Amino acid sequence: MVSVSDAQAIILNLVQPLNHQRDTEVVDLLVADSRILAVPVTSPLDFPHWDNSAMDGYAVRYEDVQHSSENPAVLEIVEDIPAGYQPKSTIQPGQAARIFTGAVIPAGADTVVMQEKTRREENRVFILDAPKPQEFVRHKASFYQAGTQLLPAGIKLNAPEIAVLAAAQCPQLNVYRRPRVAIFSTGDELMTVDQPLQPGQIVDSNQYALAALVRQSGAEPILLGIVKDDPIVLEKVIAYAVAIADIVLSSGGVSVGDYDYVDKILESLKAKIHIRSVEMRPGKPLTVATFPTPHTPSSPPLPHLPHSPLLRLRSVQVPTTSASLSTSPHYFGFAQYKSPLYFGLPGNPAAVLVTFWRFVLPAIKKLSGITEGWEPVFLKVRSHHELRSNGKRETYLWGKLHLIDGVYEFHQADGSQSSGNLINLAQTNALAVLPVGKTLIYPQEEVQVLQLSNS
Ligand SMILES: Nc1nc2c(c(=O)[nH]1)N[C@H]1C(S)=C(S)[C@@H](COP(=O)(O)OP(=O)(O)OC[C@H]3O[C@@H](n4cnc5c(N)ncnc54)[C@H](O)[C@@H]3O)O[C@H]1N2
Ligand code: MOO
Ligand SMILES: [Mg+2]
Repeated sequence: MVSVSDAQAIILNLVQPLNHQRDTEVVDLLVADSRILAVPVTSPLDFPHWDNSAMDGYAVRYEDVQHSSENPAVLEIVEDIPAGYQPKSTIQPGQAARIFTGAVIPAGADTVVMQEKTRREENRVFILDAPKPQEFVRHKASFYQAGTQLLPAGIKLNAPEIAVLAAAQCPQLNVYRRPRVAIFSTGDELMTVDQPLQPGQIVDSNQYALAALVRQSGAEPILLGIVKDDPIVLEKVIAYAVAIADIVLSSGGVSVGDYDYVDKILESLKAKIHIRSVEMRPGKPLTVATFPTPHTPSSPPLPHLPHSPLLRLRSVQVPTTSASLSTSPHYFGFAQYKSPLYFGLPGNPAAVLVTFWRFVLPAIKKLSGITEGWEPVFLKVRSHHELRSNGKRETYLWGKLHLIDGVYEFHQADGSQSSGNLINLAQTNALAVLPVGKTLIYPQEEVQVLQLSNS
């Protein structure tokens, strides 16, 4: 059994980020939000493109107005310069131009006096207060110099970056493709959401949870459905999943029960199992495995995969009839060029969510091409309730962060913290973490929480 921090280090070390040449696609800027930039962006434009005014007012020569606080200067207005127009005149001593925010500073002028510090009389303006030299001039290239790096590769594109790229006239962008994450559930007891339940049966909720989590992470979920506890079928599905995805997530079948086949099948498929169990609760029986890296071809064609919306849970047909079905890189008509990372998540619904948030999400982030910020974010907050653990494993308790007078407080979810209890996970936006050996946190005591990005 490995510690949680060792498990995180092992997993992140196994992740190979997408390739910045091979694993990219071009997208329109309007739909590029939340994507990861694959190449650095440089602009031939300076920002600002030219000296311009930060205020509505008058463009003046500083030397004409420097004593205006004692003795208001009176200047002749030679031109009106709205934003969007090129000035025609050069400001001479004793002259000014009426100017508006964002408009080009005319030649000869070096300072803008805001309108409120002036008095207008026909085509003359009285400067009532001396400005500072160059005041309210936004100088060409003072925000960004043409030819230098505007945005680095490996950043997530959010509204500020999208605005920068629009201003730099980049209507299309090279971004990393979405990581492909194959998901399936194992268990004879599992039914789809629309099937009637017989005694002993439950709905496969894990697949829905994982599909949502994967999609929220920016990756593409590929839903392979429910797989019976049948080692032959399970082996075929695992081999298929490994051949089509960057990451495979199965849930269930990783403990010590007679019908828990996942680890044995991984071994028979020559996978290297790096983790079998983690010192955490929930989430102890977690399997992490990789497969031998196949031969790297020069330019592998990507497989054509149907986009798998949640509603088509049963729509991906896994070929299970061919005797030759294997992890062979060429089996599906395309060449696999990197080893996918296999997570055998424990079947209990709370364990699935917690292990996803704690281990899978950082792995998807690293894989996605983003260059930093993969690790989970922990905050120190105050606990509202008493929190308890048996101290034997690092314990994750689910609940909600509330902002009380500007300070975050963790409220543990009411009801059972059993990893089989899915119901009170609704509205969870944080997990309190009690390290090994810590059995009690008093009300109002500080506790570490993992803040979840779905809040
Ligand atoms: N003798 C031991 N038994 C168990 C141990 C142990 O150490 N020794 N560990 C327990 C812990 S902790 C966990 S977590 C579970 C992990 O079990 P598996 O990964 O083998 O999962 P299953 O046996 O298939 O199912 C467990 C549980 O979860 C329900 N389940 C499974 N899949 C789904 C799904 N897709 N949607 C909703 N619910 C699902 C399943 O019905 C079972 O109730 O093992 C403990 N046992
Ligand atoms: O590790 Mo299990 O997830 O507690 O039930
Ligand atoms: Mg089991």
